[in-house]
Amino acid sequence: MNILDKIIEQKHVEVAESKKKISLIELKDSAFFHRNTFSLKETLKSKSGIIAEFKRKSPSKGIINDKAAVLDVAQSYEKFGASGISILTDHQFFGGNLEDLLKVRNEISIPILRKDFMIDEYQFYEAKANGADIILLIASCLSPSQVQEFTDLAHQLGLEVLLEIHTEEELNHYNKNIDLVGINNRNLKDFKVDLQHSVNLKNLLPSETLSVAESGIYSLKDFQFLKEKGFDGFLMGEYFMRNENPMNKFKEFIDVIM
Ligand SMILES: O=P(O)(O)OC[C@@H](O)[C@@H](O)c1c[nH]c2ccccc12
Repeated sequence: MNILDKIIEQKHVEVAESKKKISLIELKDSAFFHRNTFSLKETLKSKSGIIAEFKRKSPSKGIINDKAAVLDVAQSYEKFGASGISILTDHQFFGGNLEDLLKVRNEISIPILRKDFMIDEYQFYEAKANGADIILLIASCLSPSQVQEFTDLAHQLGLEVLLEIHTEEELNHYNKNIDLVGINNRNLKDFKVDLQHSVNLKNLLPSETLSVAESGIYSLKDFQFLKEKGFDGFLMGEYFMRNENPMNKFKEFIDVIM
């Protein structure tokens, strides 16, 4: 079984447990559930285009940073010009949780992406109730019709949708209601990173699509290459997080590119 299958299997177990602990009614009763969300479509254009990620560990890299505090990091990401913040909420494989999102929500005014493996409607209510503005749909974990249904549900809740693809076949998961398309430079099944592959895939998307290059952007050169090829957004985690002080690393990077 590849790692992605393992994560999805575990996710089904977790969602079933969460449903027992907190009902849909309770989620809908929460204060954040009724807030107006921030739009990443807007901030991608008005700010640096970087969606800076908070991630403690990953299946491919092990521990990346287990010391940094989510609020400090998120506040600096905002202060120095991130368009949005991606927060991993998967616990078992990425060391995150929904409290990270809750802690940050009232303290920043840029969009937050709940980064997790969405497989059940319940998780969308959970995302909204915990302060997310955008959710990720990973094409390789979903059918095209699930992507459609989840996109509609996200929109009903006022959440934007970032669809993640990695292969040409996954282009058939795209539909015109999707807000942004992320092209993962990393293959989630074997963790190989290939920037040119992403550029080729991007060129097959309708030209007006807002595109985000995801993962494996580890240098100024990588960033500039993808920017020149026309990507609108850049999802970067490890480059900042693998540093005792992700805030400084982020500021250093922004100072060079802006
Ligand atoms: O740390 P990196 O290589 O900069 O990557 C960030 C982000 O793209 C990556 O965490 C990611 C992209 N798609 C995902 C899906 C699930 C979990 C994680 C991810």
